Amino acid sequence: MTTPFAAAVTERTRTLNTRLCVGLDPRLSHYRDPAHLRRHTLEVLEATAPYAAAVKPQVAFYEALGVQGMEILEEVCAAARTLGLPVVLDAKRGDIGSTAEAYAQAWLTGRHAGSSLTVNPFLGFGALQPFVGAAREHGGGVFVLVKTSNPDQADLQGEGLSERVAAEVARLGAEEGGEYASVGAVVGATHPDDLPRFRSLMPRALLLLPGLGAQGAQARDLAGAFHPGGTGALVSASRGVQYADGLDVAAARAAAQGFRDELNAVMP
Ligand SMILES: O=C(O)c1cc(=O)[nH]c(=O)n1[C@@H]1O[C@H](COP(=O)(O)O)[C@@H](O)[C@H]1O
Repeated sequence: MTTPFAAAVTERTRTLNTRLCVGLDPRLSHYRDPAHLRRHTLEVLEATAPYAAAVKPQVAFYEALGVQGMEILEEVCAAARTLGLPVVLDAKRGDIGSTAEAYAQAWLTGRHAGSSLTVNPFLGFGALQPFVGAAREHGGGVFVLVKTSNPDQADLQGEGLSERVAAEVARLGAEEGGEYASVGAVVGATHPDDLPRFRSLMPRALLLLPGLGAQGAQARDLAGAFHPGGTGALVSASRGVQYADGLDVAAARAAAQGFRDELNAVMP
């Protein structure tokens, strides 16, 4: 069995000294055709891999291309694994338990065993179980949405709801051994003041922090998400890397290197 997802991320963070997660969210409008999109996305992946602790394709951008997009997604995931990069599949799934089982089978087993998946807890904590079970069984991970990066998250996630979800993530993590549990949490990098609180509420969860770059979050504000030694969180940027300067792959590489260095400069 290969190294479980959370351990693989942490090992890569320590070995390469990076906690950057490169998001690969290719937009067809930026390209001549899907073949051009495919080539550029794979080139960005290869160019930025040395600076990345993980890679995060957002599934919607591939689904939007139909069958061909799903083939490109498979190729991106396979290339990431060949490069030794843990894969975060960002699909934000969540459904009644029996359907959640099918989603978990699709994204956390078989060729995606060892990957992690973003999951939506809105249907209830019982509905998370199929994802958690599949992640544990197949060496994968889940990132439960605790407090998302968008400004309108407060419409539903305020009033202590994020804290209730965080408590469930901590409870699930406490059921497992190992340094970091297979159950992690999404907390937007756009909420830097909340990071120390969520860090201590979920001590053994890997945190996924989207919002660096295009959404305005700054690496220098994110130290509170990490444990001493600089482990425990992945900070994610998609447009800010892939489209750092149009389709210039060298610029994408430089952006990844820059984000990695900015994060390393503030590690506790
Ligand atoms: O789960 C996510 O990755 C996610 C959660 C969240 O709270 N906010 C958020 O932006 N994301 C994803 O992170 C990526 C952010 O993209 P950029 O804003 O281009 O860096 C997108 O794929 C979003 O779907």
